[in-house]
Amino acid sequence: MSIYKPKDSPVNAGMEVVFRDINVKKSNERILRNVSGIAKPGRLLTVMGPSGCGKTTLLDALMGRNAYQSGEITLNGQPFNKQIKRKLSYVIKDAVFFPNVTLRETLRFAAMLRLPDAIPIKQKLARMESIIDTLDIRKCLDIEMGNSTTSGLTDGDRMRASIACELITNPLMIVIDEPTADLDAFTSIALIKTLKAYTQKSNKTVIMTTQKPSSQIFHMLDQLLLLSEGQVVYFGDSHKVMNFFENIGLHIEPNFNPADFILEKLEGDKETREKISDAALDFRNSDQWPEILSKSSTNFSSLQLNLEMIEEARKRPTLDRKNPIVNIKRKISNRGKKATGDEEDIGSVDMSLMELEYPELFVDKDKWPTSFFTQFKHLTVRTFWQCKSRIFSKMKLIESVLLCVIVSLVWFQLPRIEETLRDRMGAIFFIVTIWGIIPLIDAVTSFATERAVIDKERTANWYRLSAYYVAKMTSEIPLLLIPPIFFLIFTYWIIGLNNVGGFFGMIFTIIITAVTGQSLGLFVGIAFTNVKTGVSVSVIAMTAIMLLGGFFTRNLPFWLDWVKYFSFIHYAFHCSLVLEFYDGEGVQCLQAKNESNFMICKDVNVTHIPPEDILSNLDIHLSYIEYFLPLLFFAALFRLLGYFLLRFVHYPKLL
Ligand SMILES: Nc1ncnc2c1ncn2[C@@H]1O[C@H](COP(=O)(O)OP(=O)(O)OP(=O)(O)O)[C@@H](O)[C@H]1O
Repeated sequence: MSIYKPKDSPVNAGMEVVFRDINVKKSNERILRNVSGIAKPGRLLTVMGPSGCGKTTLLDALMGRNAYQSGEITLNGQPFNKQIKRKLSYVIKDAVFFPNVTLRETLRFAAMLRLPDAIPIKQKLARMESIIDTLDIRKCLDIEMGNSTTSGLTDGDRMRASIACELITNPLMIVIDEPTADLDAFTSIALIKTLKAYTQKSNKTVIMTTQKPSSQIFHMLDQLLLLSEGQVVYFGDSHKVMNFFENIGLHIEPNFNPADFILEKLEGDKETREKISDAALDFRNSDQWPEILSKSSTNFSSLQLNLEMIEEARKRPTLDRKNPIVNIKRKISNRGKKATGDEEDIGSVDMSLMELEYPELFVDKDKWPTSFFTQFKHLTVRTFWQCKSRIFSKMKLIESVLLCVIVSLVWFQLPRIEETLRDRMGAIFFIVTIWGIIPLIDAVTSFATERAVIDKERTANWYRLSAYYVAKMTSEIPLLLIPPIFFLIFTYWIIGLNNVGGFFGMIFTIIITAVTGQSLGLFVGIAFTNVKTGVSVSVIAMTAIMLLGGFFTRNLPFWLDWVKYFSFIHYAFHCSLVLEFYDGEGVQCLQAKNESNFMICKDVNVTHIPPEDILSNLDIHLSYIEYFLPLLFFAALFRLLGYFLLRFVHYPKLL
């Protein structure tokens, strides 16, 4: 269990991040070349440069989302490991959220899931409130998140919400990719002011990227890392960057935005670019280039052995792991033996000091901040709210009503006679198919929005995939079933289908059909990251499943006949036929008895076709349960396949 250290945590003492000679290659192209820099606590480091210069690639490398071929990244002198990376926060360029959930619910969800179970709910909410004030988003707490197609928060407030979800965890370092990309000038300035104030007040390490800041924003920046074509042009105080350009004869005109001037030069003619590139090389060799960035190995001086620190640590409450002080003493006493190579390495001494200084990093080695149950509980609530507005939207209501009207008009009060046997089958097939298709398409399209959000959250270790998946089923399925039930309550009686028993059986069958359709849709949605491809695949799959369902073709060629067993509609349709014809009022024989398709009707004394004759005529030889079980099997199979795809194929990687 984690020990929560609020405001006075030593983590607030700040983290110095040094990245040295980072090289990144993608598709054999060198994207970053020997990029170096330092992010210091309490100072905002801005990575600036033209589009495509490698800003996002650098952030991805720092956050472990992208491999770098060579170079070194350290945190207070220690190499990054997965455990540390989990304590860092990354706000990606696209602020993706569930659009129909309010900001308050979104933040509450983040607080409940991202802060450890050891923290009482009251404290979690207090932390959320303090972040709301820090980012000044109280006025929009009850507005839905929205997205590019649904109205809701403004882009600026959505970016603030994105940052808020990260700050809630009190991260060691926060990295933000283009926070002002889609914002107007006024909102951008307000956001950067907020970020700067937060950085200074909390003494955090904050790195952000920007492409073309306004003049006002440029003058607000602290540290600047200027990139061009994957190389560092300048690193240092932002207000000194103009000296760099002036020294090589590139003078800015009065009242010109320095950022515009810099970008114009970086994207200028070949001669100017070469001049800048040569000057950048000289700059690296000058005394303005920080010494620490020139060293090729871990800088042990950044964590000096500090006996005072050990003394102070002795006074702190014992951590619930092996006593680190004893460890350190032992390691310090062994330090001299390092030369002989028979004892622990110096790095581990420094790591132990880090354990003292930043116990939060080491105490809780568990990957997840909260238990499965906490995750399941909050995910269920969120999915319910998200799904509720999707399934019960005005459009969906109109869709259901129109479907009822169309079905009623086409199949109104079908007489139970042999002449309308085919129409009766058609009505049943339509009902079964439509409630297989609607949830299928809905699942494929809605998962596209969901994927972006869950990928973001899974990468940042908000919750276990299993908790998400089970919660999705628990909260979505009951909602999903309301429209078909509502539809059937009307249409079953309007069409004049069998009887009360058949009605309840049909409801149950349609429920499982809808769940199976949704499971297949979810599986396709997970398998195909492009929603258009997913929809095309579903249309093809559904066409095949429908054609093999048993209504359109009952005499398939022998080499194709077996394929029908893979159609879940085949089972749903046959279940429904059993319910319709197995009992209840019989079907009246044709008036023109000689023309009847049923031998028994040719007998003058027989007025109704016996159920077994109808079922055998329809090629139905199994019981309801024998058709139902494969339907259930398909529902479970597609669900499981979807889970395994998400777990082992489409999983966000943290290097
Ligand atoms: N997977 C990839 N394969 C090959 N090249 C890539 C890949 N991903 C990115 N690139 C290239 O790497 C370069 C740097 O991309 P990156 O997104 O880091 O730039 P950026 O400075 O963040 O750009 P922007 O400001 O437009 O987002 C670009 O030229 C881009 O085309």
